[in-house]
Amino acid sequence: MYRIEARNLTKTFKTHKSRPGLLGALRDLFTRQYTTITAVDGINLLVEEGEMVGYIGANGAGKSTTIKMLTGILMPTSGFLRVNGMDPHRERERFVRTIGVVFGQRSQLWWDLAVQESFRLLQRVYRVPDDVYRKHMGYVIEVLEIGDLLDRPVRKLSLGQRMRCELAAAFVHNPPLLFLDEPTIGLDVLIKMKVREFLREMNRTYGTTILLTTHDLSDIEALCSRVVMLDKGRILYDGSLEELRRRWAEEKRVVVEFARPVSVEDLHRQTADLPVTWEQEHPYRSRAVLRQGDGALVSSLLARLQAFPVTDVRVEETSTEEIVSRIYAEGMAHA
Ligand SMILES: Nc1ncnc2c1ncn2[C@@H]1O[C@H](COP(=O)(O)OP(=O)(O)OP(=O)(O)O)[C@@H](O)[C@H]1O
Repeated sequence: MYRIEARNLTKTFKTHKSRPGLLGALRDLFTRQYTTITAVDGINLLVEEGEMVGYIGANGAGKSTTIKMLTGILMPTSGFLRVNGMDPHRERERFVRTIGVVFGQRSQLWWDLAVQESFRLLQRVYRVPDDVYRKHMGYVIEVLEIGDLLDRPVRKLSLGQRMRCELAAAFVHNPPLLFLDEPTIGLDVLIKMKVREFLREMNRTYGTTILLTTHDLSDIEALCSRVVMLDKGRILYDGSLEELRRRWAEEKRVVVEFARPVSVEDLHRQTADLPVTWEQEHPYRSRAVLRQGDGALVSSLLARLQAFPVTDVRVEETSTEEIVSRIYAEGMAHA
């Protein structure tokens, strides 16, 4: 059974269009004009038990709308959707017991209650037996290192402390599927690492399936072997992060340092038959931009450079951030 099975999933919104000026406003009172926005446009997404999937896309790509359909908040306009084998919207009551949700901006903890009391309330909501709760939550609390926070009211916690408690709260009923929206936003590096370690641990121990939306690609790099990229409501890419890098990072940059000044004209002359352009940083250092990133080309370049007094060579990999922002900027046109 798939944890998530979405076929041709679509969501459109009908919004009211206002006409300009006073006359327009007056007309709007009598005859309304509508436009239709296709927020999610026929996506196919199959997620298997135990997968950790990063769901990314530029602002307005349709991520939140997808998550809202997957969690039963919104009803799809068309398409087929089963999550944990259920229709999330129609079977909402039964369905919510099988998922965990952590949305950075929204809290599931009671502000004035001690953390522990919120957990106990959730235990009752989800009808978790006492012995199961004690054993399982003891483990969760230990991994998240929140034992000292349990008696404090939620409103007195720092953001990092609260986020860890939110994660623990999402695990009270030990859901097989977890939705995370920007789980590390605003957290310092150490807490970020702790949160990631916790998620890996839950995935290892319980086989928890995780769908993660984030603008922080280092979350994806640390956690997800699979990344799904959305653009204007459609899936632009679905595969591994390595493949994404390989497919889009056509460029490679090689920084070369020399023992004496070397002009870019000389460098261009020496490498004229290679697909390379040179940028001079200062007389002793230049950067070669290779239009194809393969290793053979780098070796040919290095061979040509023997004509110069080279003191250092450094290959700069394009960062995932750079690649992804380039894909967002180019969108479907270059997919
Ligand atoms: N309730 C709504 N009514 C009308 N349009 C909507 C509604 N919700 C979302 N949209 C539109 O649907 C598109 C996708 O929005 P969505 O919030 O899903 O994107 P997103 O990828 O989550 O963006 P962000 O990263 O900014 O949260 C946008 O054009 C948005 O304006």
